[in-house]
Amino acid sequence: MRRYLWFALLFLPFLLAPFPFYLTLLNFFAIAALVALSLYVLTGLGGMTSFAQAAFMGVAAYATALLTTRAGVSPWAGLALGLGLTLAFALVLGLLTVRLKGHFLPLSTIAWQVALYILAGNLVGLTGGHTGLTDLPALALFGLPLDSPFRYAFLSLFLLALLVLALHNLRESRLGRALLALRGDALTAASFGVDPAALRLKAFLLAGGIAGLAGFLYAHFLRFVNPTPFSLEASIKYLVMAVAGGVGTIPGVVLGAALFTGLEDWLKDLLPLLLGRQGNYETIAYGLVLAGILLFAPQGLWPLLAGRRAFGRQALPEAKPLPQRPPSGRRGEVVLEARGLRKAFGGLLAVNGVSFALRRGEILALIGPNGAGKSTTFNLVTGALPPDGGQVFLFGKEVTGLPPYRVHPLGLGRTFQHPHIFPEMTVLENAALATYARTRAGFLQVLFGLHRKEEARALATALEALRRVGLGELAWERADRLTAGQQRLLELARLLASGAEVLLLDEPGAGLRAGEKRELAKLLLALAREGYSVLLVDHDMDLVMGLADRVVVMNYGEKIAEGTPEEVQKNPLVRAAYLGEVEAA
Ligand SMILES: Nc1ncnc2c1ncn2[C@@H]1O[C@H](COP(=O)(O)OP(=O)(O)OP(=O)(O)O)[C@@H](O)[C@H]1O
Repeated sequence: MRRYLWFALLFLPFLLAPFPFYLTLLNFFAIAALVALSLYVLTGLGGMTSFAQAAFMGVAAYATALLTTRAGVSPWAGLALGLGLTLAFALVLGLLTVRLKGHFLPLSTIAWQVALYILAGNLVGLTGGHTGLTDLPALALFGLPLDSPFRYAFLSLFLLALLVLALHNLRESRLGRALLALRGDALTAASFGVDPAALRLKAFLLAGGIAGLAGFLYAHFLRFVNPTPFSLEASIKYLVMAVAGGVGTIPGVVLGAALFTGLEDWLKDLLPLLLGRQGNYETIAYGLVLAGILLFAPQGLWPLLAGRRAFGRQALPEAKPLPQRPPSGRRGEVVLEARGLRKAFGGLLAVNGVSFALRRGEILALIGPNGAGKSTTFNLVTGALPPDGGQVFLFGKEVTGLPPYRVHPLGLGRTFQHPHIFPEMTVLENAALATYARTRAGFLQVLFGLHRKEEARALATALEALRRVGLGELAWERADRLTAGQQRLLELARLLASGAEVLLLDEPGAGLRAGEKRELAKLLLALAREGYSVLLVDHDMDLVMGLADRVVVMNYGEKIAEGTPEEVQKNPLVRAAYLGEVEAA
């Protein structure tokens, strides 16, 4: 297992033993890498940006400094309190900010970062102001004081290697997939049971905790704290490291930390010599280096060096798929019911008083000309949009207005008009995302690698679903290598892996070739026979009329007809709606 090679970092202190200065730099590198890895969680996986990571470090650093110097307690108690305080601080900040959209999250982290920096400088009685707090005790492990850079490096590098391992576990887990999915498209993630705000908050807490650990290490390494290393400038430096190295990859982030720690030191000496005067010119140089890297390698250095990750075929551990809840209950009983649904966008009534019932084991088609309100109806039923009026019942339980992540686990799955596929994941991982609501492992379990059994079952479930739709051979491909038709099949596999019984398919036939459409029709008929219930929207009338048991026709937001394919085809209102469209075209 390549990832255990990271523990080889522990040889570095021996190699650098004759060079005390480089040993110090080695410790700075390990601590910077920890902070930068907190951004792998937040930005690389979760797609959020924080300019407050140095402030999180500062909270833990000051907590341990105060406790150990003023109250004389052990540094390990300082660590516990430091982490506790950092998490509490991250919780407050996270609760206030993770729901913010766009630039508001990074902006608000800047505000908090600046506020804490000012506090640290001004609460002189508590923090010692800009002079700081001195004489922190050295850490000791098993009675051995870590009082030299050489000894300290073993601890900081060990923690770095351990964190790298934990983050690999996170990436290869339901939570890693869910975070990546959230970054790409929150609605799809929510459609498979991911609560976006809750997961973002947890990622924010984890990132804060990692930065807090780094702050603790920093404080006891220097045995001195003052506000400077916990400034906005420092936060920006960590972000630059992570982004320049490749924030979406673990080795990239560590590489960025190594490069910039080395560069900082070198530039600090070189630039004043070159420019003939003293000053913090290295900050300007950072900006230039970052701009240069991003110009030539927008994903950061690591993906440029390592190439786009080619996924090899991996041997899957032998595992049973997750228990499939067989569609149970009486055929023909109502599983999904919409009553008088209404939705207006400004003055436009997109859906107006639409009612229908989907029965177990049937294929119900929702058709109508462009703009008739079909997709909006889908969104109302799945919880993607809250209705202005009307009700939705799933298996007899009212789900009106519930968000998608609460509707999905009750047994409803959907696909989208345009396939929502995550290109940075394999086909298998894309399908495995769908098992999110059927699996349980939390952050702690995942970080410590205690989720492997469940994870193997999730992957086995995903593989089985892929095989069922004919994509088994492509499981280890990057998902963006699939054709449009294969992406539709992947969406279908996701539904099967999710264990949903009620399947809502938005234009499943779009982009499929004739042969693929025949396969799709065969598959849907087989699923209906097994007791799955299918509601589908499609513009391909041959497909719809050949498949559907019943058809609901919408026009201008209203239901204008309902019946068997033969009945609706004969219906004069339906003919007028479609002919009207042809004439208008
Ligand atoms: N988020 C929105 N904001 C404003 N108007 C919207 C929104 N979503 C849909 N509409 C409008 O509501 C009407 C119904 O749209 P909808 O996408 O539900 O129709 P549709 O039957 O699915 O059409 P198509 O077959 O073209 O996909 C359209 O006039 C559309 O422009």
